Amino acid sequence: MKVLILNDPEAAIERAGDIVSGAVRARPRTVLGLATGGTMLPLYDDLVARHDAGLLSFAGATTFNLDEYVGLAPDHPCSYHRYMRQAFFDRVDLDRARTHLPRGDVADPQGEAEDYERRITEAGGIDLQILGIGRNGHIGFNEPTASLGSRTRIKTLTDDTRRANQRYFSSFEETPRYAITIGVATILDARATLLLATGEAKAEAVARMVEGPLSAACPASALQLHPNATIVLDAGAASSLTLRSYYETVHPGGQDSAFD
Ligand SMILES: O=P(O)(O)OC[C@H]1O[C@](O)(CO)[C@@H](O)[C@@H]1O
Repeated sequence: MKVLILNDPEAAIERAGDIVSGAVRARPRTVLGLATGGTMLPLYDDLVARHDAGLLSFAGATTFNLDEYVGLAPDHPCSYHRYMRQAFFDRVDLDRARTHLPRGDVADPQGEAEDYERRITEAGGIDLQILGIGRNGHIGFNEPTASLGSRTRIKTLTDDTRRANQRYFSSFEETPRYAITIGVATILDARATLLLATGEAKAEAVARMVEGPLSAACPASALQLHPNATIVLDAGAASSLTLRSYYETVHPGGQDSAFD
């Protein structure tokens, strides 16, 4: 696991943007795994800026998002379909036929989940999976207790996650209880993973992911098993790491400069 610590959120986002751009340039037909949430918005802005400056093209790329709320149609204002269109898809040269999210409004969400997993496999698997982390250690919507061997399926959201996401809905009651999410094992199948976390509110979850025991109590800790996992943090998100000075010595300035 590479732990790259940057001074502030802006520097962390730029570093994450460098990593995504590097992957897309190295393989124009890359398959990207995409995430939603507040942390990702400035990363999408960064990628759009590189695209607008003529430095980056997504024309050959295929994308798969991590998750979608069960019950929300793609045009629902709080759906992740809508989020992705506004934050990224409508702003870059992606071929929309190659952008994928699970449909939350289907009659058979479990069937949709299984089909989504199949579509990822048919596309050749994910080259770079971008991730955020929930305050309770979730990745995608793999909440604590998610099996580390899990595949795309329906998950019940914890009240903590629903409270965190309530800001997008009119009330807690209206915040969905279920989501379709790709599984922990699906995430581990990606050839590389990049997790971005900013702000002190994520510090405890980050410490459990990087330094805690491998445990379904913190699904993000499964990334310890991944042979090519990069964690990009700002100082706030890194503030509970016991070995912080070690990571800063190995990767000064958040540069990927040494072996670890
Ligand atoms: O960036 P945020 O809004 O804190 O969300 C963190 C994580 O939680 C989710 O929004 C799901 O609750 C993920 O998509 C995201 O990676």
